[in-house]
Order: sequence, then structure tokens, then C-alpha cells
Amino acid sequence: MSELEDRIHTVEGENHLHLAESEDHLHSGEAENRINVIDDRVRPAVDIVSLYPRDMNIYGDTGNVLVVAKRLWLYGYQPVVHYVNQGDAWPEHVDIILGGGGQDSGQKKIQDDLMARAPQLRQMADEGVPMLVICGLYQLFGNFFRTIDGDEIPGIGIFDAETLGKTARLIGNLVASSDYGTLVGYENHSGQTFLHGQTKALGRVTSGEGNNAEDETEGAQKNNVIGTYMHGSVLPKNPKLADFLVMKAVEHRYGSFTNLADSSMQAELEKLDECARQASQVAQHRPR
Ligand SMILES: NC(=O)CC[C@H](N)C(=O)O
Repeated sequence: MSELEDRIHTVEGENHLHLAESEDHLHSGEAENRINVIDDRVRPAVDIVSLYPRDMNIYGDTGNVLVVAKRLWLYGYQPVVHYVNQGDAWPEHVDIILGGGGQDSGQKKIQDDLMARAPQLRQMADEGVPMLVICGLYQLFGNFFRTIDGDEIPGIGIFDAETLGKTARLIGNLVASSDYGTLVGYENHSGQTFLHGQTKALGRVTSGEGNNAEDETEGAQKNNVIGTYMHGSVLPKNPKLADFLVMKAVEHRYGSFTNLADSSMQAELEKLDECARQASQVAQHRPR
């Protein structure tokens, strides 16, 4: 084993340890948690922001952070995860932002902080920073969410879209066709989102409801920002979508994406993709 391989191997052990420990940081309130300290001479760093993990993180959405970190690792990069809750400092480097869903009450807890960060987030979206926002946070990346109680939670308008709370909840497995293949996930929301203007949907629903009970659209995409109603978490079963985000994050940081994986990392990626393919097949045929 070369010195480099040896180092990557050793570092990988540490990385897993830190990833496992990182759950503790979700509620720690610390401004920033570097989950691992790795030799930057070996692996180029990519900085991930997990946005509002304390209040916006349901139905396994934190799994998206683990998938992006793992795939970056297997492509030969060094993932550095920063957990950013309300009031926390913004990291110096941000290459990708991942945020989950939440109850209406969670959305109210983050609304002021989100509005304060809105200009920065809009600028980053314009600059091509990849972002993935699920359900409750997706709704707040639109223009507003008017809840069933009549409260209006303002959004940051990255997507030209509005969300209206309805009495019927849309709950169950969700399948959509998209540029990233067949996407599978799980939806549970009372808000129904309607896209306006040139806003592009992420996909077309083939089973379930997606954005609303009317037009068969699911999610939205603008530049490299993706919003979706798919929990589950979505990325483990949808690796093409994960790779789109991973590659855009590397491109943002280094100008282009290069696969730095050695043969064992490549083999692990292929194994993961095969697991994802099988999981997706099963999920697609589950009743709603
Ligand atoms: N799953 C969610 O993130 C729910 C979002 C929002 N509170 C709704 O019910 O529409």
C-alpha cells in the first residue's frame, strides 16, 4: 500500500468516527462544527452547510447530509459539515447547502433567521451554489406559505412559487420522472405549492401528489437549487440527484469536477448505487 493510500485509509476510519459522532452536534447550538480534521494535502475540502438541523429535519432528512458527505469522500474529497441553526455564524467556505422539512411550528421558528440570510442565499443561488431543500424549507424558498390557520410565513423567493395550506394532507409514497431518472420519496404536507412564471418543476408525478393535488408537478429547480417534497431521505435512493449536487459543489469550489476515487472507492460507489437501485425498485412498487 502506498503512503497515500495508507493515509486515506487511516483518515477514512477517522471520518466515519466523526460522522457517527456528528449527530450529537445537531442540537448543540455551537456556531460551527467541523466534523473532521483531515490532511488537506491529501483530499481537497468541500464545505457542506446543513441548514437548520434542529428545527427543520424530519422523516430522515439529515440522511441527505450523510449521503453527500459519503459520496464526496468516495470521489476522493474531504467533506466538512457545518451545522447552522438560527443565529449561528456563516462558515467561511460554503459549497453546498442542504435543508430539511419541518412542522409549521418549526417553519415559524426559523423564519426571522431565514429572512436575515435571504440576500446571501439568493446571491449564492445566482452564483450556482447547489442547494437541496425539502418540503417545509422548499416552501420557504418560494414567495410565501399561507398556513391553514391563515398565518403567512414569508419566503425568500428563490423559486417563483406560492404555498397554500389545505385541509387535506398529502401523505404517502411519491414517484416522479425527472432529468435525474425516476425519483422516489415520501411526502407528508398540508401546504400545496404552485409554481409560477418560468419556474421549472423538478419532475412529473407518476404516483402520489407532489407539489399539489392538481397539476402533477413535483418540486422545482432554479440554477442548481432543487426543492422537493420528497423525504425519506431522498438522496440514498436517488444517487443521480445526489451526484448532480456533489459535482456542482466540487465545481463551485474547484472550477471543475474530477473523480479522484481509487479502485476500492469506485467499487464501494458501485455497490452503493446497486443498493440504491434495488431500494428504488422496491419503493416504486410500494402502495401509497
Ligand atoms: N413535511 C413537511 O416539511 C411539512 C411542511 C409543512 N409544515 C406542511 O405541512 O405543509
